Amino acid sequence: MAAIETSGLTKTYGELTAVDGLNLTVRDGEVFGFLGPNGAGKSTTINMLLDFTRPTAGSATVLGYDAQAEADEISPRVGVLPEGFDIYPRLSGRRHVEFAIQTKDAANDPDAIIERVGLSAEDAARPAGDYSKGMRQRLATGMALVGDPDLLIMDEPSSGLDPHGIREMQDLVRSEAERGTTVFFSSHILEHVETVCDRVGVLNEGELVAVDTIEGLRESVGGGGTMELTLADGDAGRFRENAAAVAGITEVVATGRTLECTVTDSAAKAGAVVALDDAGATVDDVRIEDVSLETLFTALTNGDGEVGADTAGTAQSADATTGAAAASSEVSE
Ligand SMILES: Nc1ncnc2c1ncn2[C@@H]1O[C@H](COP(=O)(O)OP(=O)(O)OP(=O)(O)O)[C@@H](O)[C@H]1O
Repeated sequence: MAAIETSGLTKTYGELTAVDGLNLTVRDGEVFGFLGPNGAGKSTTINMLLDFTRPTAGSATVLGYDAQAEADEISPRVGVLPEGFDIYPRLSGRRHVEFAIQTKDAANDPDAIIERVGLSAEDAARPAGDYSKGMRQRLATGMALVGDPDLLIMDEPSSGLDPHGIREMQDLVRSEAERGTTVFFSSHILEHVETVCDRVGVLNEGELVAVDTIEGLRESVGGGGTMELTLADGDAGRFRENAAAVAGITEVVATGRTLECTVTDSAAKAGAVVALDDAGATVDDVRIEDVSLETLFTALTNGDGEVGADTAGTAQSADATTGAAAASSEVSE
């Protein structure tokens, strides 16, 4: 059974089609990133899954239940982190969690939930009105975890968090997935999605333009980027042909001790290191620049998204044997 399945799901507001014939399957147990620029229709989709908004056409099932006709079956099994979560300013964080436990008739220990989302006991005792945005987000996440949901739906969960908080959120999403929870989260920050998701769906102007792994998406827009190999030997030019002969490498430029390779298949990265080693070269360093997620996103959405101007990938030193490196990027608000 799929955790989420939509069929021709559509929502129009007057002339505007916010979600346009969405056919989406989120598998049981996966972490699925729902990506798209501002206004793409992510929240509208989530609202239809939760029966906060009625579709104009099409249908959806959540955990096998019809999202509209059987919404009462869905809500106890789903934890929701809504976009723009409202707090009760005078109530403590702990009271919020206790309230969620009572409302869901759940058996959770509030202190365990508070610890799981990285709030200290002292913070939990303070009025939530005094919380920073990041602390509110943690609290909202804790409330979503009450009742140990089978499906966690998170609308922009990293919103308001600092880099440390984002990493904690990613760890939390992963550990929830390891407990068997399906996680569906929306984001316009591609880097957050890459770290944590099994697959992503890219939404643009209400239409699903791609569903794949990030790696799969990269391949679909032309592969793996560039790789710079620094050799111990003085003249890299002697080994140019060895690198160029590797399948998946389309171009090699030799300058001094370095070979700069254009890579169209990520498997070629390790292949090049092996080929050079076989040819007697000593590879001192490997720097990989993946196709940036920003470039990827622009290619998929034909530049319609509000994508930042800097489309360069972030080069990182990588282990020569794994050849793995991640590009980092962010879609601007
Ligand atoms: N109640 C509404 N009435 C009219 N238009 C709406 C309503 N809700 C959403 N829209 C429009 O539908 C489109 C999709 O909005 P939605 O909030 O789903 O996008 P989103 O992808 O979640 O964006 P963001 O990343 O900014 O939250 C937007 O053009 C928005 O203005």
